Amino acid sequence: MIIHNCEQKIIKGELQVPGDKSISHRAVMLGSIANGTTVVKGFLMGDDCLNTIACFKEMGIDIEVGDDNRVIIHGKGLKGLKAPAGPLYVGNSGTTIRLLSGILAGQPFKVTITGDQSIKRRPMGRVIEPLRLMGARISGEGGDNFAPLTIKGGKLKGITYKSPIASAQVKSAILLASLYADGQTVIEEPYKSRDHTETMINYFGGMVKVEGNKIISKPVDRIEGREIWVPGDISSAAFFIVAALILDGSELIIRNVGINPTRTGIIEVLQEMGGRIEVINKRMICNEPVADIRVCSSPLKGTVIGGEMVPRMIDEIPVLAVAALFASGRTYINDAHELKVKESNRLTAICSELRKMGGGIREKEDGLTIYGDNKLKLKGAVVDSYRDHRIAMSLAVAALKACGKTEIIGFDCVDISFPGFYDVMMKVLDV
Ligand SMILES: O=C(O)C1=C[C@@H](OP(=O)(O)O)[C@@H](O)[C@H](O)C1
Ligand SMILES: C=C(OP(=O)(O)O)C(=O)O
Repeated sequence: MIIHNCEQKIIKGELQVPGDKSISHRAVMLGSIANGTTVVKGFLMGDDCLNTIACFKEMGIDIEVGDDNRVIIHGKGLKGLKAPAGPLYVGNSGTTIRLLSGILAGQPFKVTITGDQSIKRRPMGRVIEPLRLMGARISGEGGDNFAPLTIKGGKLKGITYKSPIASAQVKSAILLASLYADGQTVIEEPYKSRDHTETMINYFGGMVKVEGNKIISKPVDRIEGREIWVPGDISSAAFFIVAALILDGSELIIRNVGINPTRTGIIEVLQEMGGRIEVINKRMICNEPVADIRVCSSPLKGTVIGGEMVPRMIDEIPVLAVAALFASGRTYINDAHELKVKESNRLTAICSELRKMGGGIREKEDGLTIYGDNKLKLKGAVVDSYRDHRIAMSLAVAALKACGKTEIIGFDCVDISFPGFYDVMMKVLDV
């Protein structure tokens, strides 16, 4: 993709972002193992979620995909999946492979799961270990840490597991397996990660209780299919929130965005940096909080983030780095090692590409240091997305503040989480 820029751009108007990726994946997974029909509205038709649908179709679930972002899943109950004819393919989706591993751990058949080159580099030992403790037989490549994974599920027992990382994918794999276990399962995480699995299991009639960073799941005989409305993804909204903040004179409303507190770190941090962001029309839909977000361009100042804030904005850190380039003073992003094992090494990727555009940013062992400058003028450059959707869209936001031509290599990877990103951006750009 090429963005030409010669004068200051402004963002104006209203938009909606596509459905939440985490909630869309979970709706397909829980809908498939629930009894009865689950109707999902506002489903994210991104490549990752479509791969989740394909995996469940391979296991005999009838799933109808409409052209209005509606998906209908004809669930077959906890014991209704059948062995697929061949390996399951998750594409680029870490959420699919890790959460699906939890469900497969409880199935009485053997199955192999694999994905693209990026998936084969991402650590899987983090789900293999607890699922083995529950009784599943799982093996993987490279000392049982990498895909393809082969899982022979069966009878599981509940465990008490202290997770070394605040990862919703690890927690969710265990929670999904716990639906098949004898006895209760207790998971403790160092910091709270997104809790959509807990919320949705309960919404489907399961029994999950949350006490601080501890989650207690009791086995159930069945869960029931339901109607689910998926809110807009705050991780997708983040690109437009940052663009509106850094483009002088901008004013934007983003409608119907999920504002689950385990996901709103990006809003809190940008507000703390001086961003004028208002969260309005708050309401609850299908047990998830939803709101409209109003953003006005604002002078920003540098900040420090780390600890419990990191899992609450894990996928927004690359675009936060773009915002921080235009803030006065330095920004330090600490405790963000996890970014090294996403679709790309996001610390290296965002750092090297923003530097090509003239940004003052350095990678450090556990994060980033950004040397903000409120008078910064980036310059257009040829930059690489690393085929990572979050990197591609963060660079597109930076390109709106660059002078000259920016070419982003491999931009089509945005389809993983935000099909139509370019058109939405063009709709609100007032040039
Ligand atoms: O559970 C989920 O839906 C996700 C959890 C996060 O990953 P980790 O659990 O690896 O932190 C996040 O980065 C990913 O985009 C989606
Ligand atoms: C890390 C991400 O997703 P996943 O882990 O599902 O590949 C993401 O969407 O930024």
